[in-house]
Amino acid sequence: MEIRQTSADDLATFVETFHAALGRFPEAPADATGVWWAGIEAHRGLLATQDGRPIGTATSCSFELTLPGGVVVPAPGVTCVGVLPTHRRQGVLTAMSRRQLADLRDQGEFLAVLLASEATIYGRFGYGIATYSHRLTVQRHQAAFRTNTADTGSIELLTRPGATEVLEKIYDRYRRAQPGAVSRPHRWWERGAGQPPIAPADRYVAVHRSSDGLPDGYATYALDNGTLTVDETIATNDSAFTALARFVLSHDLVTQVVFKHFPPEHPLRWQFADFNAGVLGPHMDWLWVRLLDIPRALTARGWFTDGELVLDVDDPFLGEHNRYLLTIHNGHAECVPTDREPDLSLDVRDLGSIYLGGTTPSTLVRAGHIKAHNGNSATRADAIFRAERPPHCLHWF
Ligand SMILES: CC(=O)SCCNC(=O)CCNC(=O)[C@H](O)C(C)(C)COP(=O)(O)OP(=O)(O)OC[C@H]1O[C@@H](n2cnc3c(N)ncnc32)[C@H](O)[C@@H]1OP(=O)(O)O
Repeated sequence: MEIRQTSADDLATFVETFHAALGRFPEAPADATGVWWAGIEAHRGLLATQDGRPIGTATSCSFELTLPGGVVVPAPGVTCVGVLPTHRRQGVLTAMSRRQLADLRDQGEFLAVLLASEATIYGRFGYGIATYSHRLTVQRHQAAFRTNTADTGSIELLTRPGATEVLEKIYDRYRRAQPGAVSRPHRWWERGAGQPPIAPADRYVAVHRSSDGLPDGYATYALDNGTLTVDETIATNDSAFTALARFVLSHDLVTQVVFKHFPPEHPLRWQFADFNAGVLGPHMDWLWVRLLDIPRALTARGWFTDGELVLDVDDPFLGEHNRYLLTIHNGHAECVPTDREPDLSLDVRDLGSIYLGGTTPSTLVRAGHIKAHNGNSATRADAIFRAERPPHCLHWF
């Protein structure tokens, strides 16, 4: 087997091979716009071949990720991972992952992210679940608000695809302040890549503007048989979110409103007179994080509690084992090698899971994945790794 980097000439083969791995046929308009894979950057791909024939694919997109503290960093988004059904379970993905992670490190990346098709695949390569996705289903006739504060802004109703520019602007402002959010490069909006609302499917777009006319939120939605489904409710402040939620819940001919990608620990349910008007679920993994340079990753994010921890980190896939002293002071971290006794021993995948603050270290101690070496180290780590708000990602790639 050989693994080589792709060029623009390989795009058709790459797309065909990946679709064959999915058991699907590619929709392939000549100009490659309006298809979900239109955002792929041809030169970033890897193609595995055997006897000159393609058998596997993987690539990454050049995204940015917002870390706790509103720090925006480069984050290759690994995607289009596939191996032909004829060549599975022979180590093709393992070899591609090894090559891809080595390449990303050589390019100076300190982390990578992905969305997993199955939650059983990527832990072995050092990725950990860092954010979650769930939906909120609200019975419209049960959803009276506890108080009726009038919105000082306004809502305009547009349709896709005419709303691209305003959606792109609002999303970009939102994602820079939301830990766990991934950027949507202009190329994605321009080419209609991914899923709605980036992909220009039939949708209504409610754009919220603040009292001074600044667009500060949107909800994109469609109504089918009494269910109004909101792809995304994006807001740069709480009152815009509430106004958009009120708006979609005020539609006639609607029995229930389904908010996809409902943000974790969001206050909307507290705003209903009847807390049980909305039901959460299912609760699924979403963004996975793979740390490639632990000191750089830990010193990059913002921190909110002073303290220190000794982390003993095992990285079996890359064959590395290191112990670090993490010291947090005034929102900044120092992370240096140490031979002090550890507070926590953990796998790099578990460090990926706690990195954005979406899962507490003590949850993974209780799960038996992280080992806490003394009585208070898990609760100390919980306080230290907490983010300003739970991380959330709703970008699909
Ligand atoms: C980020 C993304 O792009 S998500 C999309 C992932 N792609 C898909 O789901 C498309 C359909 N599936 C596939 O193409 C392939 O099955 C892949 C890419 C998931 C796996 O490729 P393979 O070449 O078979 O993986 P490989 O042989 O390297 O397996 C390595 C290990 O992972 C395990 N593994 C691989 N896939 C799976 C799976 N779907 N579920 C559980 N375990 C798996 C293997 O059993 C093996 O375990 P072992 O080391 O204990 O023996």
